[in-house]
Amino acid sequence: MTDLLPARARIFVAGHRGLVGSAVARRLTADGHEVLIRPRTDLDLRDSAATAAYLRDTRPDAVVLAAARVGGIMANSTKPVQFLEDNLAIQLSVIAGAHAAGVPRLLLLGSSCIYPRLAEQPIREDSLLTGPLEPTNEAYAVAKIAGVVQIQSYRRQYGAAYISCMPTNLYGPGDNFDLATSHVLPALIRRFHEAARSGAPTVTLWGSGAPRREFLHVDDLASALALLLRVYDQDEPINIGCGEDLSIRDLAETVRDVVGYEGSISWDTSKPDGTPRKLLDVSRLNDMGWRPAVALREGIASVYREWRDASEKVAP
Ligand SMILES: NC(=O)C1=CN([C@@H]2O[C@H](COP(=O)(O)OP(=O)(O)OC[C@H]3O[C@@H](n4cnc5c(N)ncnc54)[C@H](OP(=O)(O)O)[C@@H]3O)[C@@H](O)[C@H]2O)C=CC1
Ligand SMILES: C[C@H]1O[C@H](OP(=O)(O)OP(=O)(O)OC[C@H]2O[C@@H](n3cnc4c(=O)[nH]c(N)nc43)[C@H](O)[C@@H]2O)[C@@H](O)[C@@H](O)C1=O
Repeated sequence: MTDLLPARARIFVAGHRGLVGSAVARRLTADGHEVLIRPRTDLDLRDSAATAAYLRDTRPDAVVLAAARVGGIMANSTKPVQFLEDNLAIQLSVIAGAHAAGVPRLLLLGSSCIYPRLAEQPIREDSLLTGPLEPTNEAYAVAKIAGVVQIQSYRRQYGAAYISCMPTNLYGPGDNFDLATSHVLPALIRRFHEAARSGAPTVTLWGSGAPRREFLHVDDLASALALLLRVYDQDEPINIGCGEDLSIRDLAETVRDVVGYEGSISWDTSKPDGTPRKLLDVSRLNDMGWRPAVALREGIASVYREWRDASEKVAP
């Protein structure tokens, strides 16, 4: 496999403070690359002129586009305008700015939610645009699909070595634990921890617990992205996942056990379930020799310990 990245590359990680961006920055630094970062307060990536100027001035060897408006099922359901417009603006600004600055390599983070709601499982990359989307995150998914098509258009029209990947649901250090906007795994950790501390007899979770989700630790994602940056150069997006899923109910039991909460669980079915299942087919990535390393229960325990210790330092 040819190496599409210099041994010691200068790589702009857009979204470096986030769950994915911080893990990618850690991994690329460990691999000997120079990671360029720009705080959002200094550079709002929706501002195409400022973004183009930054990329022109720095001209990195590669860009990892991990900046986005991201949130769980309720955030996506209640703010579709922002999820559509912010993500379109960031993608238009960064991808066009990178090409105008002559940046040779760019990797766009997509998401498994771009696939049809009832796609055949496990979901292959070629099922994209073959059926209706999941309504709870349709706006976000359309923005992500636009990003994929933008990448494919730069490849076709200019021969740009730009690529896109589709990760499954992610978790890890630096995740979002705000209950209104977070994804399910950090929300469960926080709900069970706070219930254990307060002695609450019951924890109420959203939906029925029946949907199934696949979870990949963000350090495993970062190892996959480091590989793809070096060797992947095809039009089609590439899935990144661990190849196994579980029900939200089983996930809740696992998190309850890790946290040590002894109360009961109730389900608020007035809240949406979202797509019934979205297990990714990761055979193309596996054929490149990549495998995840972090087992789910151990990953959850490690994230819980780190979040608990950090949050108790702030407010014991
Ligand atoms: N989390 C998940 O389960 C999954 C995530 N992904 C994808 O991975 C990528 C990163 O997600 P994740 O790390 O979880 O998200 P986070 O919310 O943790 O991080 C997003 C980052 O983007 C930055 N950002 C947002 N808007 C702007 C802006 N206008 N200008 C500059 N920076 C901005 C944020 O900056 P600040 O911190 O300053 O607000 C933050 O650092 C996204 O493309 C997402 O779709 C894909 C599949 C699953
Ligand atoms: C990552 C990917 O996937 C996201 O979609 P999602 O996987 O459906 O998002 P989620 O993690 O928020 O929910 C997963 C399941 O879990 C249930 N659930 C129970 N109790 C809580 C709870 O307390 N919080 C949350 N968030 N969910 C809960 C919830 O009802 C649902 O059935 C996209 O938004 C989009 O961000 C995207 O790209």
